[in-house]
Amino acid sequence: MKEIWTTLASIMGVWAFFQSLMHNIFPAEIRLIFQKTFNQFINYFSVYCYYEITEIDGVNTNELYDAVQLYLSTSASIAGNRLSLTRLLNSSALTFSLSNHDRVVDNYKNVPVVWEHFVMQRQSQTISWRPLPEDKRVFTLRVKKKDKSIILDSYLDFIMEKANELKRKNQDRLIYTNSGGGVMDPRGMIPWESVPFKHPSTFDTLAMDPGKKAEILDDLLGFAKGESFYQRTGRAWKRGYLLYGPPGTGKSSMIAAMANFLGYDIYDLELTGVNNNSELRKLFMKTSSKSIIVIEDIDCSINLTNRNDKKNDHVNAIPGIPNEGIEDMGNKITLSGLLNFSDGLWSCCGSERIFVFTTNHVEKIDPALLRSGRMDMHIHMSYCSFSALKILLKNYLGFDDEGSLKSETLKELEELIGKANITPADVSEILIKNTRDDEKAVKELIRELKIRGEMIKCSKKDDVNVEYVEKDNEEKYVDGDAHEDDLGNK
Ligand SMILES: Nc1ncnc2c1ncn2[C@@H]1O[C@H](COP(=O)(O)OP(=O)(O)OP(=O)(O)O)[C@@H](O)[C@H]1O
Ligand SMILES: [Mg+2]
Repeated sequence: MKEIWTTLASIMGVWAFFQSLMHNIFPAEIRLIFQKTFNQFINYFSVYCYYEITEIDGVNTNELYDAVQLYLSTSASIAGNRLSLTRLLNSSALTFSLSNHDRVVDNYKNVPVVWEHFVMQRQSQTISWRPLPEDKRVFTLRVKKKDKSIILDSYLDFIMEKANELKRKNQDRLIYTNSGGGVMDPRGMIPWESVPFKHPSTFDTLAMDPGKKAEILDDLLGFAKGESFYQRTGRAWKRGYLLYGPPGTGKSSMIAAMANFLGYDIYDLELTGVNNNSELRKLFMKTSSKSIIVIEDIDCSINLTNRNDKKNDHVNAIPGIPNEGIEDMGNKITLSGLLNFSDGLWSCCGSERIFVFTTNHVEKIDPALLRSGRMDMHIHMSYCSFSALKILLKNYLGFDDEGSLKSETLKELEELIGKANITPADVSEILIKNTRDDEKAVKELIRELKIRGEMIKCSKKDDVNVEYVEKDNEEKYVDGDAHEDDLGNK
């Protein structure tokens, strides 16, 4: 052991002597050439090549550095006991980053790569219009020479893409509205005003038939990942959903769940605040990609009548609101104006956009808006089913599928809920009032379901009587089906 130390000490001594000799004999330029040649010699025989990604490239912030930092911050294999924590603007999530000399090993398409982070004191402040940070931060990427092409061709693009995705996920959603009159921006007036969107609704908390839910999730995923499909087929990268159903069945909650699932912002378009088609165009042009454009209660928002179809206007008119005529089209917002953006040429300004229209009265909507291809999916938000009820019981009372309720109680609930026409909102109200007493909550719910069931039974009987009397009077029976809900679904 002693000999090893002695040898090591003498090697270091020789090295120090050699260095001081170099310093004294050779000028700095020659030393630099020596150094470079030495490095080239080592690099020539090394199986690795190295890439440096500096935080500041000249005076500009290097986007790639930020992307690498964010991408690596999600890696579980970070070895190091000093991590820097960061919180992005508008974000509620914390991310960590690598400290000096921390190393991360990543694997891309079976190619191992090593990232190392260096933080150095900046030697001298270069003269620049903006002060540079004191530290110089650099990521070094080490990769085998034979894998160089894979890494340069796609790995860095992959990191950029992942980082953008993460940024969107970490960042709180924004909800924009046009009803505030807009905000002033250095580039001009922006017709949208935004606030952070913190709606907690997710597809897990949404009470609806699991099969239907899975179908919607699948559709959304297919859309979000379908860039190449839309490009290949020559279709605009957009999708339309029509949500219809009685009040309190979760239409708005579904929109929030969609936004949270995809990480998109929401543009809540208040049509009554838009004066004409050109104003509508300006609004659409100022929406960003990766967003959901929502028009709630489209049947009440405005009297949207069929395009140039004045003869048919009365068919789709909403009672009490005068029809708009062709002569008004120049200064009013029309159905064709709206369709131009959700479906026509203008729908392609921006990409990856979802249109969601909601209504309580699907039968009042102009068929032009419903025809296939316009709204890709018609989603019926129905009264609370048994499977939806189980989700609400889990959300509010923490009941899981098995064991939390007696099988007789479950059976009773299943029987009653089918006959009660109760909305998830009403069920939630009952459960939320009794969250501290599960037993009472279930009892209250059963009581309410029984009352509603009885009421429906009575109204059915009344209808049969009306039908009987009307037939007796030889009057034409029109539509006496009392259990038809407000959407005309039997
Ligand atoms: N399907 C559902 N799943 C979970 N919660 C629901 C559901 N439907 C309604 N709720 C509860 O009821 C409240 C009202 O629901 P929401 O606003 O989504 O209904 P809506 O269909 O948009 O009603 P409206 O037609 O009046 O706009 C929500 O805050 C939520 O707590
Ligand atoms: Mg709503």
